[in-house]
Amino acid sequence: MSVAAATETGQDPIILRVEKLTKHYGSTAALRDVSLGIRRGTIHGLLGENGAGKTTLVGIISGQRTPTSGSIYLDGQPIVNVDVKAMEKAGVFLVTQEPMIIDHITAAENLMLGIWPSSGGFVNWRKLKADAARMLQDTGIDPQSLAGKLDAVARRKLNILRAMFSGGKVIILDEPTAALTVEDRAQLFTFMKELKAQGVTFIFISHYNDEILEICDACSVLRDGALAGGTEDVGNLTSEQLSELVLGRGLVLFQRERRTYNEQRPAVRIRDVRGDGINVSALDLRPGEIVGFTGLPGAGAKELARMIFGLMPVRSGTIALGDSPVQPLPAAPRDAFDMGIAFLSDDRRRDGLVAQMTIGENISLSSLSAVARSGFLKPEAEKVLSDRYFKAMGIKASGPATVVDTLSGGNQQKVCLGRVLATGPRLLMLDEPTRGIDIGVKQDVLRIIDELSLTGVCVIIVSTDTDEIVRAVDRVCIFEAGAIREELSGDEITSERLRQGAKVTAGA
Ligand SMILES: Nc1ncnc2c1ncn2[C@@H]1O[C@H](COP(=O)(O)OP(=O)(O)OP(=O)(O)O)[C@@H](O)[C@H]1O
Repeated sequence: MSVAAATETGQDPIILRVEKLTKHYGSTAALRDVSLGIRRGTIHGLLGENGAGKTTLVGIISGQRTPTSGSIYLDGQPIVNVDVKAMEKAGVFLVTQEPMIIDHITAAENLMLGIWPSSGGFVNWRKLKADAARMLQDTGIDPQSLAGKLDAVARRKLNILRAMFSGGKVIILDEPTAALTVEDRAQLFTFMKELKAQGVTFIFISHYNDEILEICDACSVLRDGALAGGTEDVGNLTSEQLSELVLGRGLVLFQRERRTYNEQRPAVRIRDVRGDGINVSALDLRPGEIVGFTGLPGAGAKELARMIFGLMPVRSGTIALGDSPVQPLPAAPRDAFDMGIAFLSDDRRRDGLVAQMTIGENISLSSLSAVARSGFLKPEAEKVLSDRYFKAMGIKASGPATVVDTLSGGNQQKVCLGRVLATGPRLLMLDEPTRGIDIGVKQDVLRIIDELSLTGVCVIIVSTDTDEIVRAVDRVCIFEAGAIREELSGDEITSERLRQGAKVTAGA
């Protein structure tokens, strides 16, 4: 039901209200006296820098975390004993970035998980199936297809639909567009707008200004755990104003001064890489060059990087770094690491952050040879290294001794990046280096990579974020069907060319 319709029927136009929500984790105040209202049938953006308190707020609203104090009202009614069950019963669902989908059952069965309508105590399967099929109508999802066969956007849609199927009135989406292509993202947004027209209310977390401007009606901004501002009319804002609202200051967007390297001898020579679906004859990088890899999922950008790091097997392929002799591509990450190749995966959980260890220990973990002598870790060396990257990455925590587990998602991503940079590589490969990182820190990260390249380190950035590629690289390889289909350099690298060349995700 829209706001106007709600008003006509005398319903409170505010569907969800939080009052004076506070959350302490030990001595950290993650949320401080936050009060806000979400209007019925709108898409409400929730913005803020890494560590501002967004996840904590939606964690409380969805009942996953317990507030230290404060109240939540749904349809004007206070929710007592806030927990996941109570919030879901009231109609509030959190859809996380990693869709909770069971691959070996059908799309329709996934929708029905946990909701068994009963007639006389028995599950009415026929009704359930008919309801699920009706719900999936016009979504492009075949109710009978195995969920494991669905693409990224269908999986996200399925998660949203499951929340609705379970009676969801307010659906919270935490960075739902991560890893989606431009087309997928457009499809998801159209879908959300359709559901909004049916009366569903969304809370939408994103670090991308263009997404907020495109999809949100209203927004609230958190800064250091407190409500820093917001608007009921996002349409009136420019991207610059939005950045200023989030950061509390203006934002200078980073732009690399692109260089051309024709004369120089390559510092990295990769030849004849053949492996599962990959066929790349030659790729050279000059000293200090930053090359972007992009393309649709499965087109080869990510796969080639993983093969160069020994994470995916190859049938053939060689690499030569500087004046070192030509060698087969590394068989395992350990070999790659010994050759001076570092890699940041797009998945920090797989990347092996050790949650119970400190930031400093995590940063120095991959650089043991730099901090250890004769098998012993030198605490001073570890401290110098971790202090340096803790500061350089602008990690929001009281110090390098903070345990990683207690950091916000974006700050954990910064620790991963710091750890890879601290290895002092000759070839640095970064897969989606700024995903999940706020717009301010994104500029810092791109600047750090730029500065590193000026010392001669070659960098490959695998990215679906056109904005990132346009502003950070010297040259970009567009992948298709496992091969480099097109290369752009200098002024050829524009968002339009990239979108034509490969339908990739746009960032802010
Ligand atoms: N389990 C925890 N223990 C201690 N501190 C925590 C815990 N979870 C979050 N925090 C702290 O609470 C603050 C808010 O974190 P939160 O995850 O809500 O931020 P966020 O806005 O979602 O950030 P991001 O954009 O990086 O995901 C941060 O300072 C974080 O370090």
